[in-house]
Amino acid sequence: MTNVLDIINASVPGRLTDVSLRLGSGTMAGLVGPNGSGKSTLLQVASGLLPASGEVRWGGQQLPHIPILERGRRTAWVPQEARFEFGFTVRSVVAQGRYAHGDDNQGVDEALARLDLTALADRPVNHLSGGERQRVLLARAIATGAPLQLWDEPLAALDPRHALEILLLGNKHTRAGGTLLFSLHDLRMAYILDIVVVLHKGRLRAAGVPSKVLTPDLLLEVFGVRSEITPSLSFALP
Ligand SMILES: Nc1ncnc2c1ncn2[C@@H]1O[C@H](COP(=O)(O)OP(=O)(O)OP(=O)(O)O)[C@@H](O)[C@H]1O
Repeated sequence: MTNVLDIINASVPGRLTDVSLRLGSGTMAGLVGPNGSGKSTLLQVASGLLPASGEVRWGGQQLPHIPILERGRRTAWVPQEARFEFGFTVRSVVAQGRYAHGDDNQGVDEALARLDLTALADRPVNHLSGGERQRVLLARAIATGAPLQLWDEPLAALDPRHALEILLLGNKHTRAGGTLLFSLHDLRMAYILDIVVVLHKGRLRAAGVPSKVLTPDLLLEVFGVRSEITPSLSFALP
């Protein structure tokens, strides 16, 4: 079966070295690694935002051969920092996710509701809290309807309930056949992932099922911590 995402021997000088990664449909993959290990770089390479040597393919097609608008329909990117220069309304920023679909506004209200933003829809985005701005970017990504979702630290600014909702949203997306690759620091959330990808000093150190990959030896070597992974996110939505 054709992979949704193929990264083949990707390198970015000083940032990423010879990384290869393949993800199929229906996969929820988490990207972990210490600060500066290359997570954002890899996500930017995967999304086509950052040129790299090697190759990136979406659905088996080499990225340079995919027209820009088509890319916007197939992939959504959520940056690490939710900063907005202008005071566009929340609704209009989420609706930007439909640009590659001719600004049809389809699914915008649903994305607002899914990210708990309906009550904020008419507020200017530059008057929101950090976590609210993060949810606006996620809503815009969801509104694209793109099967390949690439999110850079989507949980970093979120409170426990919203973080859990995002994980469930990602889970729903992948159970419906989509693919999600996102970076995270809280390894306690790894239990929900199908695959965990570990970067260390710009290189891919390991990739696979979390329970097999996140061993105490690897955690000590890569993160310099003595630890043990147990399913620990013990709260749930009411
Ligand atoms: N714009 C840039 N130009 C040059 N080097 C960069 C740039 N952005 C990041 N780097 C370097 O590339 C390496 C990987 O950075 P990257 O942001 O991908 O790491 P990360 O794993 O996402 O880190 P964090 O967990 O801190 O977000 C680091 O050494 C960093 O200093």
